[in-house]
Amino acid sequence: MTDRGPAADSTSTIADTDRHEIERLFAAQKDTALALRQSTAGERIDKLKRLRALMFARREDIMAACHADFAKPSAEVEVTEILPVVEEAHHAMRKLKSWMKAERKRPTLLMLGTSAKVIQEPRGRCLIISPWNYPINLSFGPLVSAIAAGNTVILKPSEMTPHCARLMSEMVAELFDETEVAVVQGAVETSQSLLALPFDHMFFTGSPAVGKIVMAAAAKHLSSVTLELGGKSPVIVDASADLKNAARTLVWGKFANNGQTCIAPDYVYVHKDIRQAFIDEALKALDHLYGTADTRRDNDDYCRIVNQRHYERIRGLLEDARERGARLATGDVPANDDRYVPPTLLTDVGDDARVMEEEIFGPVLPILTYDDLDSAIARINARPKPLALYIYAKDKQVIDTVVTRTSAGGTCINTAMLHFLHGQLPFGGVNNSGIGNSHGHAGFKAFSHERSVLQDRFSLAFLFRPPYNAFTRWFIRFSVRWLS
Ligand SMILES: NC(=O)c1ccc[n+]([C@@H]2O[C@H](COP(=O)([O-])OP(=O)(O)OC[C@H]3O[C@@H](n4cnc5c(N)ncnc54)[C@H](O)[C@@H]3O)[C@@H](O)[C@H]2O)c1
Repeated sequence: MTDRGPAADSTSTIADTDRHEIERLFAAQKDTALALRQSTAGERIDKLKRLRALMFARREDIMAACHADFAKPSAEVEVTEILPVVEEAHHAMRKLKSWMKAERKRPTLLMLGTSAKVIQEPRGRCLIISPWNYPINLSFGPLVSAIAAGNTVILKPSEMTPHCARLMSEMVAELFDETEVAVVQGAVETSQSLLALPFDHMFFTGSPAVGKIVMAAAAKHLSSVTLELGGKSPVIVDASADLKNAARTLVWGKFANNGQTCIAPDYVYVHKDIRQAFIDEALKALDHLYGTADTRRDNDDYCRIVNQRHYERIRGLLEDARERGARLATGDVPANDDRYVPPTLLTDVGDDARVMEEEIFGPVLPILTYDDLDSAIARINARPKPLALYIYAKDKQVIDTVVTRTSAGGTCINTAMLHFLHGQLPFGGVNNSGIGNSHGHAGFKAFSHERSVLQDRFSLAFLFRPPYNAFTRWFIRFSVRWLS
């Protein structure tokens, strides 16, 4: 596809859905949510099968929509939008029977004579609000988990990727009755109308700022929440690291999707002794992945910034950094033609630059240096807990030190971003970068309520109830002493 110039700005108007229509849909899902409590694994697997098949059947449409929204390269669409969703569905289909099984619990001493189990109950009516940066993946991925867990869903995709939002609306309508799964299109107003309703669960992916709005809205009805948020994900490149591997995987992690990835390496702390060698390797990795600097603009494998507002924001960050003494190791950023920002390595960045304050979410990689590991760890710990933290080192002690002395949603060692694709790993943030997890079993659990069920058979619980006579008093005191 050589036709550059995503159309997002010219067609990005999605009308907000009327509040009454939203309330009607929400009410219409009530009976289905109750009926789905009794749905079998086979029935749920069948729905996942149909969703997976439709992803494959509509893959050309998915590529076209992503290209129209932000010139996303077709190979990147297959790797980061289609593959993770079909893999999520495939994994859930294989594991669902065991995930749904009641878990028997042996009695503790006081509960001898009872039988107990934990059952996975569907949460009920669920809301999924998704961001624009992986519009299909981050909408249909959670949808797979919600269906696997037996829920109804209202899905609100981002208004900033309107072609993808419309396509998902069509695809969902092809598979589901609106009383089970419905897509509601719109922007902030629509989102707020949805958030006002007493959903059983709200699953939100987006910025920490909006995450706080979602949590406050959920608190009004005590809806449970999963918040998949963002932040600044740091990288430590130790002197013992394999620099070629570090450069190649970081350059891919940073510049895929034009840096508009929640777990993109946000900034790098490289040991001062290997700073120049790392920069040289990173420049080589850029040539390898995206061609030489003069040809990158026309490289079909390189995506664009989603809209003019974000383009101006990134340029603003670069100008501010430059004014404070930073250098662009990759050369100048050309004037705006189609919201192209080349892959940019920034050096000599001060901690006071704005690029070090906010999540960059664009193709700009600040490279900072450290002398001793303690100082790098202290600088990372001075910021809110990140969604991801990456470590490049051969020295095991360095790896262990960084892992145990920092906190992050997830961590990769000697690679970047792959933990997102591992279906057996819970994916999520911590505090400012998120609450709760998604993917695989963790995604199923996010959309399920763990319900304890206890049956009394011949327990001694009656001895704990009044009237308290001499014998029951003795028994209670004996129990306390025995367990103390
Ligand atoms: N943890 C993850 O899995 C993950 C994945 C992708 C993106 N993110 C994060 O998402 C952010 C980028 O995505 P974005 O710009 O679409 O995020 P965003 O928070 O601006 O928007 C996300 C969704 O919230 C809605 N929204 C926006 N403002 C709202 C408001 N005031 N009230 C109610 N709803 C509102 C939007 O319509 C959209 O559907 C980054 O911070 C990134 O790190 C996190």
